[in-house]
Amino acid sequence: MRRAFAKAVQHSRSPFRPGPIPSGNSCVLSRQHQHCPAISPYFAVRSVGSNSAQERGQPVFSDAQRSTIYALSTPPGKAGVAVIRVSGQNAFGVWSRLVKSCERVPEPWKMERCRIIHPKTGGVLDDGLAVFFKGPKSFTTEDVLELHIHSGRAIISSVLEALSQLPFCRPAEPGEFTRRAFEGGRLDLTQVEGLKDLIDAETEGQRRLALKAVGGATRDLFERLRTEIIGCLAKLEALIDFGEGEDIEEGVYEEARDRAIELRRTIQSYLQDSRRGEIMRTGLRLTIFGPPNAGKSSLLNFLAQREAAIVTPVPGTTRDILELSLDLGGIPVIVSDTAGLRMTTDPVERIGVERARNAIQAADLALCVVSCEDLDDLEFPSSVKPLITDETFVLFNKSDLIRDSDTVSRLKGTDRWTTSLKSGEGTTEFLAGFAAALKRKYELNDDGEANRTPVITHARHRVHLESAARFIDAFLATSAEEIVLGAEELRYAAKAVGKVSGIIDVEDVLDALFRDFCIGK
Ligand SMILES: Nc1nc2c(ncn2[C@@H]2O[C@H](COP(=O)(O)OP(=O)(O)OP(=O)(O)O)[C@@H](O)[C@H]2O)c(=O)[nH]1
Ligand SMILES: [Mg+2]
Repeated sequence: MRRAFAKAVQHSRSPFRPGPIPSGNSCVLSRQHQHCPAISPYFAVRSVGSNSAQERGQPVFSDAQRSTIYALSTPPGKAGVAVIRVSGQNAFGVWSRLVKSCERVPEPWKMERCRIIHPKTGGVLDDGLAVFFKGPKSFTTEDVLELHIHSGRAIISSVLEALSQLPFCRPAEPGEFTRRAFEGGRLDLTQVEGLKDLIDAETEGQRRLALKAVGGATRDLFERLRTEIIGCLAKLEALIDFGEGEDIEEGVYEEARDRAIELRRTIQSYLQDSRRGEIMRTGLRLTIFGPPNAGKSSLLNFLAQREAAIVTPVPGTTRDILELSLDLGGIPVIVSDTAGLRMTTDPVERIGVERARNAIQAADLALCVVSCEDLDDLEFPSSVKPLITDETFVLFNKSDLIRDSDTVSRLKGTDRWTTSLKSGEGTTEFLAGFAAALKRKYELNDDGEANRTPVITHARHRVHLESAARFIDAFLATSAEEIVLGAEELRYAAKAVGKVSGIIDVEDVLDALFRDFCIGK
């Protein structure tokens, strides 16, 4: 029993366990077989008949051994085309078993008309297209096969079922294609993040920002920074090894120090960005708050241009937080409508008020809506007064209830507007002024794009940059006599920056990052 268990463990751990080869043309299991003729499309022999390992009484292979992965890369459902992607050293094995075209071997990177056939029955599953990408010139750097078939539930499942019949294949894990691209050196972590952001982009600004990362702009910037830190470190290392005045000219230590001071300033300028990059990527979190019945939910509906929130004349209508993602003048904004702030004995409303207070704390921006009626000699009601800071935007609503136009104009000011959401008066002015204020605050242009491309687009980048800044500070705090210690601090600083692009020590972030990807990407 124990021996059997040990054997099973050994079996599942070793992806290259020498042993029986699963099918006529798919010898993937042993290292010594990696370059056997059947693996390479250019020496391949088409398989004949049934080759299932199970059928031939051979062992079923572990996932590690079935290293060629497949998945549907397009959304499931009815559409013109669906793409099933296959990647791994046996992608050609898949081609030879499933693709029937005029060619005996595929011409790499050329799309071919073909019939997709079932490897066991030989039955035709679909009439489609196939393209074979010879590694390393492929997305994953491995051999990749794409089957372009008609998108329909039955067709897709029949092709996936056919793939599951091949003993050397297994379904891909979420994000596994992109992970292989990273591991193969095709993409660094910033490009992986960019790719996900590009797929998720909903505004033009987000699309352009993500595209820059995919193109390698973020990677290049962090790499330049890392190289510069290593440059300083190299000077210190030279001094440690040879000593100033002997083989090394004078002033090298000071040079390294001055350069480190400059780098520290550069990092600081990246960090002091009002989180523009992160906000552009994920959306600005805006919380609408104010006393009950002020018109907060009416404002949300006006911004969304639909009846998203319940609006009634009853104070305390909104109890919970209602969140909507909107595009305000090209800026992605996540707007939260909240319960009106007041003292209440109603336990449900009390929870709502508590949540509203938390939402104000968590927001990037807060917009206070107050009814003109509730102002006491132009003073804010006591329920909201303590929450209003210089950063708070204010909308004085229900201007239609105030007869005196002088009072209305006295309420207006920087980041303060008056509206009647009922009559529509002042709403155009408010929208234009509010969008302009956001753009001013986050240095965005008219398309909602950053005037200066933000360096940091992910919280992860910020964490590593802050860490690098601390190590450089620690180096600057050392004296020339403590040069060995100082060099160590710079080594850590370079390492911290390297973690952004994944040059070193990234295992801990990999799982978290690729988990966010869908299967097939
Ligand atoms: N006269 C007038 N009434 C308005 C205006 N805006 C909204 N109202 C009305 O005021 C009432 C309350 O509006 P809501 O949008 O529900 O207010 P709220 O701030 O969300 O209220 P709570 O959810 O209870 O905190 C409704 O009857 C609206 O039709 C306005 O500009 N003028
Ligand atoms: Mg409401």
